[in-house]
Amino acid sequence: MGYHESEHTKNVRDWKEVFDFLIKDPSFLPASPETEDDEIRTLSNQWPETPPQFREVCQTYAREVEKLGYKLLELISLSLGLPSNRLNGYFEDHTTMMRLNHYPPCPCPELALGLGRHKDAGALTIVAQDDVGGLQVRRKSDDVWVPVKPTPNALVINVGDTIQVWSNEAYESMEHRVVVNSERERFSIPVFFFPSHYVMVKPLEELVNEGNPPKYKPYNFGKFFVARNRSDYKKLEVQNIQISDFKII
Ligand SMILES: O=C(O)CCC(=O)C(=O)O
Ligand SMILES: [Fe+2]
Repeated sequence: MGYHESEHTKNVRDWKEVFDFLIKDPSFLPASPETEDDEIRTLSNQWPETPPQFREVCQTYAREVEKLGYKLLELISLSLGLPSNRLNGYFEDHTTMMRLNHYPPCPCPELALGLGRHKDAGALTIVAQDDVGGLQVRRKSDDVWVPVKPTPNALVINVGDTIQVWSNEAYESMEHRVVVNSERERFSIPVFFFPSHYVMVKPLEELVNEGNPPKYKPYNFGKFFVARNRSDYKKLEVQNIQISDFKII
């Protein structure tokens, strides 16, 4: 956790630098994506000493967004006809993380992406963006990249892969990316809601029946998350791990 500037998405280096911190410090994730490997890694935050208020400001904002996230999870549960607290248990040892993104101006914006196309692996992502613009969502009907226009004082809410699976596709996780420009730097602040690493993600039992059979096999959230992050760094011409790998045809 902390500052870094070499994140890759699908093997391509992103035109950005980031500062990451966990809401729960420490948090726990599998040490490797290998199923036979039971080792758990402890993650902890590395805060800079300056500016002095930085840590406090970040943590205060994160706490408020966290409350909003649980409210949204409750509303999603209700919308699926389930008790409002149905999803809460999956977040007892959550690995929820906040990120400060800085996308510097890019001399050749047509040759780079601030963040390559991807889906968020977690449950929800709540994003604050400035007025520069650059976030785009892929429209399913025609595969066109549609800009998510910055709206003052509004947050962008992304449904992630985990909610797609829990809801047995009543909700869908959207592919998105960030383009850069040569004029202005851009800042954004996503908070990623990640369940506890040991959660087995699968369509919720109350939502499946003979007429609506489960569309996914269960998978371990932590292993999935670590595999997704690892594969982004591999110099391979392959798609990184996706929930479609667990799809029941
Ligand atoms: O910068 C943004 O607006 C979105 C960031 C994002 O999608 C991510 O970090 O997963
Ligand atoms: Fe994202």
